[in-house]
Amino acid sequence: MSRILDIYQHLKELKEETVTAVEVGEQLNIDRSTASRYLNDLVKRNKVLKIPGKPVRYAVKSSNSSDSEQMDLIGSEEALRPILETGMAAFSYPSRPLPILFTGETGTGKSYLAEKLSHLAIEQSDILDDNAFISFNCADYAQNPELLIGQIFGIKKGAFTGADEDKKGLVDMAHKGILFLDEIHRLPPSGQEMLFYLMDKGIFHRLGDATKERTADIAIIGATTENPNEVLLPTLLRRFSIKLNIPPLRERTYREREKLIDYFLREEAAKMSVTLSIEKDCREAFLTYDCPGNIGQLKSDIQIACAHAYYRYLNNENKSVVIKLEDFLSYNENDMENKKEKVSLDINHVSEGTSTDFPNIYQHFDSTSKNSKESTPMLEKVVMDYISELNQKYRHLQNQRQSWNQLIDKDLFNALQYAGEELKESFGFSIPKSQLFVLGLHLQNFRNHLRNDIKKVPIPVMIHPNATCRQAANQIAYYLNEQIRMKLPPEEIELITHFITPENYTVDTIVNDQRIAVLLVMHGKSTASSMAEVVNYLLGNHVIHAVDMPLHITAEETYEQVKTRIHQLRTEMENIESVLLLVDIGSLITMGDTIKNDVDLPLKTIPSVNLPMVMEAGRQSLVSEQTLDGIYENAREAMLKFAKEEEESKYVQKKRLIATVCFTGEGAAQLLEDWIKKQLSHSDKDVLIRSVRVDPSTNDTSVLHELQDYYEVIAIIGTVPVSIEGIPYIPAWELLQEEGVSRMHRLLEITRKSLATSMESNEVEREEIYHLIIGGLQEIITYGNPKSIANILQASIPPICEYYHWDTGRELGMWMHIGGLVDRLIANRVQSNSDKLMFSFPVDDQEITITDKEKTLWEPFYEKLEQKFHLTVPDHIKTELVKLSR
Ligand SMILES: Nc1ncnc2c1ncn2[C@@H]1O[C@H](COP(=O)(O)OP(=O)(O)OP(=O)(O)O)[C@@H](O)[C@H]1O
Repeated sequence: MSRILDIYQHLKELKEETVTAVEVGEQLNIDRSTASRYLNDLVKRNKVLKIPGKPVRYAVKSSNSSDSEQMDLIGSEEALRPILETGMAAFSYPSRPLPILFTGETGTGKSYLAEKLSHLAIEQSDILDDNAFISFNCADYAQNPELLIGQIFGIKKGAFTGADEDKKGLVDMAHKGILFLDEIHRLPPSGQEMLFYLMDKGIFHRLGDATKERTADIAIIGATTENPNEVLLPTLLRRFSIKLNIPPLRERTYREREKLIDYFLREEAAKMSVTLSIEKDCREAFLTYDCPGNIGQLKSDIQIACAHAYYRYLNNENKSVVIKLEDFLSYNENDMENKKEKVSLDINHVSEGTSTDFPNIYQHFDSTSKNSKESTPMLEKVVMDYISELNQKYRHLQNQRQSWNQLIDKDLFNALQYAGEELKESFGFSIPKSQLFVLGLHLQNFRNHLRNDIKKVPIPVMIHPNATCRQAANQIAYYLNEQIRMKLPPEEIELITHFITPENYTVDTIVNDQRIAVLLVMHGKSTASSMAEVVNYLLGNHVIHAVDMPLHITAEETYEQVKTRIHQLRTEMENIESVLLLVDIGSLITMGDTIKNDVDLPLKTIPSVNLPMVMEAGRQSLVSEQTLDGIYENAREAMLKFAKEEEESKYVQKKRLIATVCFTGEGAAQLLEDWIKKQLSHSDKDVLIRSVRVDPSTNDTSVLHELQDYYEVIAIIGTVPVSIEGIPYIPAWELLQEEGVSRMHRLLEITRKSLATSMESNEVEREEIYHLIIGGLQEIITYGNPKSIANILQASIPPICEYYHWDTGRELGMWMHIGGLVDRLIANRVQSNSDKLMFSFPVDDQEITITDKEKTLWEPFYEKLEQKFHLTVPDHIKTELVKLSR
């Protein structure tokens, strides 16, 4: 163990008693010079007093919590030092602490560091209140974003069904203190906007209360395991002036890992109140094993090993608690399986005893009921903390059968597995093994609680908002009763609902005999994956694969992701022969042409997807004799049929509208209205801009709500912050920056109905197509002159378009496709002196007959191309173009 900590601990135990280096050496069985060296180290660190004399004597300095905060923070002298220093600097910033964002892998200690840092800062600050550190994990409410925002900002009575009273938020409670938001990326965009507004202005609104402005003066610390550039709004990210990355365990020094191990062992020893030792090979194993869950996993692995060793000790197998290699379950599990007889660890020793801190909700309610009654929000928090603690600590053990056999009764685990299989079979949703494992841990706690005949303390009833989850929980309860006569009371059933999250309903079996991979690519953070989830669920098979295109991702990045995904699918699904891309709008429509050569598989794209089309494509892809062309046609038909039905039912699409707001509705709002109008492109000609007055004293937004009845309000832009659920607000000043403008354009792009429908054919003049195409070609063309190519297209395409009856969207797509193709032909001509051509054009072996009429239509076009660019258009490309055109 770490000698210096040993000595410090020893001196603390002696309290005010003084000792010499020789005495310390004797008491702790270390040599005198080492003792003296470490004592002097502690003096330098201001933790121990040196009393001059002969011999020199030492005593611990009177306890100072900031010292102990730092002593508990292993690494504060090494890897964490610069992080801690920058963090402290953020807190000493004049007038208001700077917001801090911690990033890092799971278990690296972000929450721990946030807490330690906050306590240090509170101690040294005159501004921050002594007890005002509030830590909140946004993941606990991730299933219900509304409730999540409500927890943070407070809820006005009536904000949603079930909100029976006004409720303070954490922001109110953390006034003059620090609010730590763990897993901050779980906040939905509207919540992120509310947060950055609070960080900017110190102003916030409770959920459902747009009128009353409240103030809070708080320091914000956020943490996320994700890449913040991908999951946080740029506006929020920018407000975190200090961004600190916590290094993973594998990047920490050996010495630091050693200190962590010693520290955790010491903590466990203190809990057991016995002498604890560890065998050398086991210690070595802890020092060297792969530990992907970082410090969090190291700690829980050590706790579990200690629990095993303690159990042996209780059974008198050992005189003291000695941790052996076999107690370390995550290590070399296979070898151990054969070596040792299974230790049947009764969970009672783990959960109800005092030996470890295995989370146990019943203990909590037993002890609180004896004292005082907790408020409902507190109880909710306890339940959520409990679930998330079980998840974090033990989820990684899910693959180690040995571990769960020792933590969960066999009959219970078997019954749960049976319930899982039945649920999948009869209801079509599968609960992942990790969920079952964590649920098993909880039910084991429940069972022990009954076994121990402890007076029953009811747990609070918290209704889960998702009906499917509740149905699943009821089914599980039914199977448990049926299989092992385990009867769960109603509040227990409600509780276990919270262990099952809706994301877990994905059907996760990949269909292996599918020959056509169907890939859905759409704008939006999870539009494609949500639609795929619904279709896969309805079809009962994982046939649609999704790639999401969040707002911050560029088209090129998406292309790369799609390519990678197709390669992955080829390895996962050995029978794949072709790919059908289903896309929504914009650049995704021509993506197939761009990536076709790289994926080396026949590929077709259908744009402007809707649900019936995705359903049909998924269904058809399961038909073994179906071809790519067949599925393409059928899916298109399904889409058109749907569109026709929509038309027939006189469905009126609401017009898009951007509201500009200011105090008077005539000043800034009017200016913004004019400016935005000028920014609108051809494809956004349908968008209306309306300036609206929002009186800041009443914050009356009723006009905006009324507008929503008649228009699809896609954004509110202005000088008075307005929070209306579901509509993004862009502060006017943000439009002065590139990011704000691009946000507005992305909002316009994603709300466009589709290239085809937003521009009805007679709305776009030929002249406009020409300009649009020049703009588009400039983006993709590298070798030719976009204008020259567009000139040839303009002269030759109209009769071709008329012959094939292309609508405007299709025509634009073809212009772009041919433009790109010509550019690649030019590139090959430029390179024709070298042995290798830059682009190859795969030959599609499906033969077609080109009619004479088609020949006469296309030949003038080829002639012009060949003359202008001195190239030859190969025959197979001519065939390909005719195929595409039909
Ligand atoms: N520097 C440290 N010194 C001592 N203990 C630490 C240190 N860092 C982390 N720990 C311990 O490791 C455990 C995991 O740390 P923590 O929960 O802070 O990680 P995290 O990065 O927030 O993980 P996640 O992202 O999964 O929430 C904590 O319970 C804490 O006890």
